[in-house]
Amino acid sequence: MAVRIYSLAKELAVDSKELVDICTRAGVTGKGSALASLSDDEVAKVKDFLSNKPSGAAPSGGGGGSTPKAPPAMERPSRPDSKTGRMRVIVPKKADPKPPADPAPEAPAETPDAAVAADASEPPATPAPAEAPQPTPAGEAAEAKPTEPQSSEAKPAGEDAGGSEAAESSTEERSDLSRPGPLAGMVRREDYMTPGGGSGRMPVVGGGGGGGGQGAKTPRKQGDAPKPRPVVKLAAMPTAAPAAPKKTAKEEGGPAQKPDMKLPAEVLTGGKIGAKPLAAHLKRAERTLEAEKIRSRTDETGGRGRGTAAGGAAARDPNKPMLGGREQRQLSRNRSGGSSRMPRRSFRTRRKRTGINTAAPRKGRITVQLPCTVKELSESAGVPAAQILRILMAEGVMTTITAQIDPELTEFIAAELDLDVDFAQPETLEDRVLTALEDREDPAEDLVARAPVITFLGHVDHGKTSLLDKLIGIDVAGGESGGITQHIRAYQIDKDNKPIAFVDTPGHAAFTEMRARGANVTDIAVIVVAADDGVMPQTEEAISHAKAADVPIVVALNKCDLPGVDINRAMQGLAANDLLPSEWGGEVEVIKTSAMTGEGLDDLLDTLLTVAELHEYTANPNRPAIGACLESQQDSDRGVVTKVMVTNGTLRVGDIIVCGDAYGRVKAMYDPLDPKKRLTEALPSTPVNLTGLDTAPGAGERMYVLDDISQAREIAEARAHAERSDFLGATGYQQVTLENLFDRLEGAEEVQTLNLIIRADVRGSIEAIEKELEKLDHPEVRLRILQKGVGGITEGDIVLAEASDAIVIAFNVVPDDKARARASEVGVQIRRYGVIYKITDELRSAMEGMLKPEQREVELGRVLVQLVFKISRIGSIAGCRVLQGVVSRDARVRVIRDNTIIGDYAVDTLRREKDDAKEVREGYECGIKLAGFNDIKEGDLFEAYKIEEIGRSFDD
Ligand SMILES: Nc1nc2c(ncn2[C@@H]2O[C@H](COP(=O)(O)OP(=O)(O)OP(=O)(O)O)[C@@H](O)[C@H]2O)c(=O)[nH]1
Repeated sequence: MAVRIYSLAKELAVDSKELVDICTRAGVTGKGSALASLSDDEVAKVKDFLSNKPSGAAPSGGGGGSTPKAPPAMERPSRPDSKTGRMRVIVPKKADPKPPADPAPEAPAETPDAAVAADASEPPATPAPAEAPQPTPAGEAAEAKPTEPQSSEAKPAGEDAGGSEAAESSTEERSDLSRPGPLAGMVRREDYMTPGGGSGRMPVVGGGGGGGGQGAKTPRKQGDAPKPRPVVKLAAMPTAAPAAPKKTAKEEGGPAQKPDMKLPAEVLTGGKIGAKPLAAHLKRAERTLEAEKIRSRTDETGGRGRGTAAGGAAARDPNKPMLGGREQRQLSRNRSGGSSRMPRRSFRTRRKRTGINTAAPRKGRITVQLPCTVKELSESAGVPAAQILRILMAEGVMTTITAQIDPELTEFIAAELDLDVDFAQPETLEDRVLTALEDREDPAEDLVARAPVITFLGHVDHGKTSLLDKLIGIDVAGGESGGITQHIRAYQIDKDNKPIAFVDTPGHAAFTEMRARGANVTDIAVIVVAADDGVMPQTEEAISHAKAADVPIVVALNKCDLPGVDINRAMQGLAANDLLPSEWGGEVEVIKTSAMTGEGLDDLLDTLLTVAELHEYTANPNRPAIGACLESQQDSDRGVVTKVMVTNGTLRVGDIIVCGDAYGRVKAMYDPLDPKKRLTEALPSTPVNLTGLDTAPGAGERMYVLDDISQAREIAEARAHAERSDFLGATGYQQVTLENLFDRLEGAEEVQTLNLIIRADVRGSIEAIEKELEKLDHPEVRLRILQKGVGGITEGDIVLAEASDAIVIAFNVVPDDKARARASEVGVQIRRYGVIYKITDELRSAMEGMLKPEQREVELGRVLVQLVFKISRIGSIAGCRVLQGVVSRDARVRVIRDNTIIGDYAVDTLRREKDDAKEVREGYECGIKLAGFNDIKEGDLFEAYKIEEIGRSFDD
């Protein structure tokens, strides 16, 4: 029976990486990874080799020292990190390294870790196929080695092996990561932490990737013979080892990054309806600065004292720059010691009346809590509230002492009072409750093993859904609209009594966001690559997501059943994306699969389970659940159905939950694989469809179980309120002010707006549609989403659409009867779709139709005036001959006399002999009367042309 090297290593109590090495030395070739299987014969061969091996040749972790080394004992120290619940800690205990008194010349003394690290950067023992490219990362790593030695390398071996604390410390722990082989993956959580204590990256399975990065940079001592040892064959880890020498982005092949986000031009110009024009802010800031400058100039000339004669004179100085009313008022106030409309005397009188000012002394910098009232500001600033009210009055703002003032106005008042202001946001209930839940530490004794969550990612149509269908024995792919996965799916299955949770993500580019979320709940990412297509743009994107999520990567090279597929090309694509296949001596398990024939599926499952076993994922079922919403939709029978992945704790029916801006009690839970199967509880890593939330939360929202329904309601409502404010701000629902009215009037001619109301089955679809619609950006036509929501179209939508000339987009939903009737009555268009790209295609055409057509002049011909007939009450008729081309009834003519254009007129009548003619061709005579021009002379030349309107597209 085939045995994995990793298992045999356990049995023989040796490091699995060493065993890989031993296999090579024992003549069992092609086993480059701890995940490789050994046949019975091969096992026997390896065991023979081990038993016959002289003691001096004992495996030594790459050090190859002459001292035989005890097999590393397994230590099971602390329990996994309860916060993440991700790791069960198993650390290969280091054999006490004795300082080699006389190191063998071919294996100079170096720290075991250094040796391992050096190994990791060496070329693989198993040569890559002839046509395969030289594995770039390894090559690069080898080149980079001598440049930036690590501090630990600088130490003499003896010192390092002296068993000092330092030798056991971070350097070694980090080096563990570079140690290839699955056991290297069993490191403490601290191993993944940066020195600063920040959360580090998850290790690559086997530690090959990131470790490779580190190891690759570890300098090898002069004279070190490169060891023909295969490197680990598991997923690449993002380079995050704390002490790793810094690489440039280029060396790293570019870090996985979110797409570059730039401020759109409309934000800067304020062109986007609803967006607060940044330009307006800038303008205002400029004006304030200008006013400040002038004020300080005035202060210099007139002294700091306000209301001095000099100041007053300065205010009337015609040489001073002209200011707007507001700034001018500010200035005059400053100079006259108060509002220009309020005589100084009145202050004195009032002061007398109020007696001693009991207000606190003025401060230079104040902090106010938001939202802030006039009274609160006066208390913080230590000025009478009346003074603030006067400032506001001078600006035309009539308000009361208890009225709330927005931050902008607060800043303005503070500036008027010569104060700097800081805003403090009050701690919200959400901050208090949910942060506490997130930060809660799980006691080590409560942690138990949980199913790994495996996400399928990859380019559209590469077979993610088909593979998953085959793995779990259902057919989802067949029923997909347009053949494209539009929703995230999650299932849990048992393989040999071991539970595995799967997440299938849509592959279409529009679902980038959802995919990112899919990767966020993921323990292991399976990148599905169709062998016939190879690595495509969305494959690269998926790889970035998986790397950004710091999860081990396994590649399923799918559609291998197709004839003539070029496996090598696909492998090259993977290697180019830092996923060097294990077959080529790399770290990534690439399993050749076919969702059609089922080829490789067992192998894929085995590999996934082995990877999961290596990581020992744990969670605490004895705590209130935390999870993530993968998807939610409005179901006509069951209300809001939310697909949730429980990431920690246990979720039970009756639990009070909050998820995004939704809250409620879990009414029922269903198995996603069998929507009729009710569940009473869901353990960690279990996906469930639950009902009971009041509204559909957004995909990717975190879900928490709370004790108190009123807290849940408060948090959800606060979030909904904030979201609504953002939405209103972003969609043009703003009060008409003079400023924005002018903006609108100015832009009215150039920019046309297509208003939309979007209704979809799930929130994720709305997000995806919005994302796609963002691409339909044109300076002359814009889309404005007036309303969006989950569920069927209601009468309210139609009323809004009617009032705003909007089109209603229905994605996988239908209008109710009232809405249908109203829509046909008032002529509102409801466009129904099942596939997102069809929405964008149609809207694009509609928007292109709204673009002003391009006008193009087409030359028709030239006509010579031979005779002019003047007819009373009709005017002049030119008797002409068409010299070239044609002249037509709908043409315009330019009248040319003495080589000068003297006018441009439309043809009024065109006659051929006595009949009206549509057009007269070259060589023929005709009579032409021009509209509005009678001063025609013999010898005039008419240049006939017409204007053609040509429809434009976004690509023009
Ligand atoms: N020959 C062959 N065809 C396959 C294989 N796997 C999937 N297909 C076909 O490829 C097409 C796309 O498969 P899907 O499973 O929908 O691909 P997907 O990656 O889930 O695509 P999205 O849902 O759009 O993300 C379907 O027509 C499948 O029948 C395979 O292994 N071999």
